[in-house]
Amino acid sequence: GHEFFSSTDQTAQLVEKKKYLLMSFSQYIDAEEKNVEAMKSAFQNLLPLYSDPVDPEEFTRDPVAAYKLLRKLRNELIYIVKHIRLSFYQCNEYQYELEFLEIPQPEDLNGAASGLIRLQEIYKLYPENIMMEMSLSADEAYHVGLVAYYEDKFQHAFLWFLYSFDTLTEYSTTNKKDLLHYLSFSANRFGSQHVAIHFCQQLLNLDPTNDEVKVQLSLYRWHHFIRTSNPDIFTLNTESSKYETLCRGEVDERTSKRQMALSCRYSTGGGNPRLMYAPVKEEVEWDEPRIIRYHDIISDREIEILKNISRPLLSRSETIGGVTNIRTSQSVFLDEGYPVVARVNQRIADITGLSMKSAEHLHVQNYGIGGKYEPHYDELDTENDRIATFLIYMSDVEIGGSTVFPKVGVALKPKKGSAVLWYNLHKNGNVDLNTEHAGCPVLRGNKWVANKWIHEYGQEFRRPCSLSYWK
Ligand SMILES: O=C(O)CCC(=O)C(=O)O
Ligand SMILES: [Fe+2]
Repeated sequence: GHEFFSSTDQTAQLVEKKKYLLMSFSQYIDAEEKNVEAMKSAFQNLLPLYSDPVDPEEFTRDPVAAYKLLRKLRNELIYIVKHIRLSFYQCNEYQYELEFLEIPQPEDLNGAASGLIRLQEIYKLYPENIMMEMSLSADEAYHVGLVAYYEDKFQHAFLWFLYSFDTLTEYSTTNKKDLLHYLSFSANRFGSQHVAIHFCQQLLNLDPTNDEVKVQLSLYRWHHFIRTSNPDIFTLNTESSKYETLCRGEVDERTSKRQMALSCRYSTGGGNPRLMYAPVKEEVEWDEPRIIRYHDIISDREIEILKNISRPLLSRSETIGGVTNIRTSQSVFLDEGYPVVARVNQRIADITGLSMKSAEHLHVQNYGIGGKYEPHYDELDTENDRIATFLIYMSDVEIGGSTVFPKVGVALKPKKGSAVLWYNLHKNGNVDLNTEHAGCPVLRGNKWVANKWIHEYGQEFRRPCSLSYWK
């Protein structure tokens, strides 16, 4: 079926679909009302008050009368059958519409909650920090807590359960006992025994005769007694990997100095006539591996057209392992049957000076809730490998969503209309290990990108290979 959490655009589209469905809902109510009116008056017409013979048996003794009666009955029966129609609901396109309606499934809600938790982990956020513009209700927070709990993320689970507990109202469907149970369980699993004991004790106060809780409590006391470490479940650990640091935009000083020393210029792609009159603005983002940013290489209008073509075609992006949590986005490969795609491909050829003959189709991609693509290489380890990646940013991203290279410490911020280019392979054909990169989780905004993966075949005279081990 259809997936919603892995593309924020799909989630947004759903609002339109609901509006549309609501409109037809109201149309069908009107139609149904007219139908009932029609049936009522047909019924009135047929009321056999005066028209039927009082004694049909007597009546049909006369063959002419019998004939007339038969005719009349036939007409009336057809009339009745015609008017006792199936209701509109059962017989026309409404059914069809409902049949093809894509309803978000529990997996979608779990995927979305999982996205929130991922954001918290990478960006080190408490529940209060991630609810910047909008708060979750106690029931919603309980759901997020459960998803975290079953992903073994006990600290986040605990913090969400605690938030849920604090915001419970008389309208909440989440019950206090379940919450206390999960609060003590997650504290225990995290290793904070005194906190586990505290909530377990509260649970016992609510439910004093529950023997299971009594056993649980004594177990926690025993754990507390034998444990040496007692981590603080209320404070998030702020240690982080290079990938996370880069995603948060904390670039170290050495990196930023080196990045500043790099240059910016106008390029005509080595004298390409199509670029002579409109040279492309080129900026060197990094030297090794060489990463070049090209500004304003696609217009907002072209971007809108690409998005509109892609929307109905998007499906969950895969990696070598199929659909996994490594990559939460939806995407589609677009061929040159679309004029805009042909135009963009030509522009990439002009800018890079590389042949597009063996390149893959343009790959348009939209990220989901907390959507990301964990560190990876684009290279496929095949003959005619992906020599270079041309990555077009089709949107700005308010917070998060940078493309980062953890091995060298570079973070590229999406800038709508710009693109970045790097070579995945050295000139001798070996993979450049420093090109490992990732798409950071999107914390705020909708991220759209388009990749053009350029392959080796056809580049023999454009990017000559080298026999040197080093290049
Ligand atoms: O979205 C990004 O920033 C990176 C995308 C990427 O690495 C890929 O699609 O291979
Ligand atoms: Fe990639």
